[in-house]
Amino acid sequence: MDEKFIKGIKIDWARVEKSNYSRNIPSIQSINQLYFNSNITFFVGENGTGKSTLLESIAVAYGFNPEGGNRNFNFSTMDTHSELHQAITVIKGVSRPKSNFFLRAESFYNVASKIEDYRDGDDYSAYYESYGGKSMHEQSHGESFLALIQNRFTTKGLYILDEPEAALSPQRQLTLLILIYNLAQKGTQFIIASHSPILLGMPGASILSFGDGKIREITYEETESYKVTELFINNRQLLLNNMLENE
Ligand SMILES: Nc1ncnc2c1ncn2[C@@H]1O[C@H](COP(=O)(O)OP(=O)(O)OP(=O)(O)O)[C@@H](O)[C@H]1O
Repeated sequence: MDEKFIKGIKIDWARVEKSNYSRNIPSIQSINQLYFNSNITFFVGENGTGKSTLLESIAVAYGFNPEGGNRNFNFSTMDTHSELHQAITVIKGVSRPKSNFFLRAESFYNVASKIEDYRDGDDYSAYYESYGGKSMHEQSHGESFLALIQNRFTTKGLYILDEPEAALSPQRQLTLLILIYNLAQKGTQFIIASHSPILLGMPGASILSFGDGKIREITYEETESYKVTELFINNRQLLLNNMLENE
């Protein structure tokens, strides 16, 4: 098994201010350390259970800009991130990733704008070639998101993704699943927060649940995303009758 670029993290809670909101998130509060055993790790759990907070803190502790981009991106349009990153030590593997990116669906527009700013004087068409042949802003949200991943993500890279499914159709989520799977087979590491019952079905991935006030490994079939989707598809009429009657 190949070594991970981020083998794990340690949190020194003494370095987190008493007033910081991350102290009120039970799942994150419950850990002092966390290890990544697979090339693909998913963070799953109900809304508000702390996935984005931990993901972003790991990304920032590693050196990424909190809004996303690669480690050279340095801009800010908002200041809502927690200070948890200051207390996180990233346990790095021996080798360094060939490329890296932190992608958040919610601030992708700003990252796309920065990609244009960082063109560095290259001819537009040559530059856009590596982002799918067009300006990110001239593609749909889903198209540009996928173009970035298809064109910039490499083998032996490190990618931290927050809800990458947000802009993608189920079909494109399958495309993304294949892309991620193939890159992971070639030594790329992914840490991904997701609710997608499609992406979470990734073979060989480790799934960390943030529910019940702790962080623990669960199977695909134990995820709420799988359970609720399966229940809904197989019992749609019955469920709808019950739910709508009780309104
Ligand atoms: N900037 C902030 N200031 C104060 N509290 C915050 C801030 N950002 C998030 N929180 C709170 O921290 C908790 C965890 O939020 P977080 O965004 O990490 O959840 P999540 O699991 O990623 O949710 P989702 O699935 O909806 O993306 C929530 O209760 C949220 O209200």
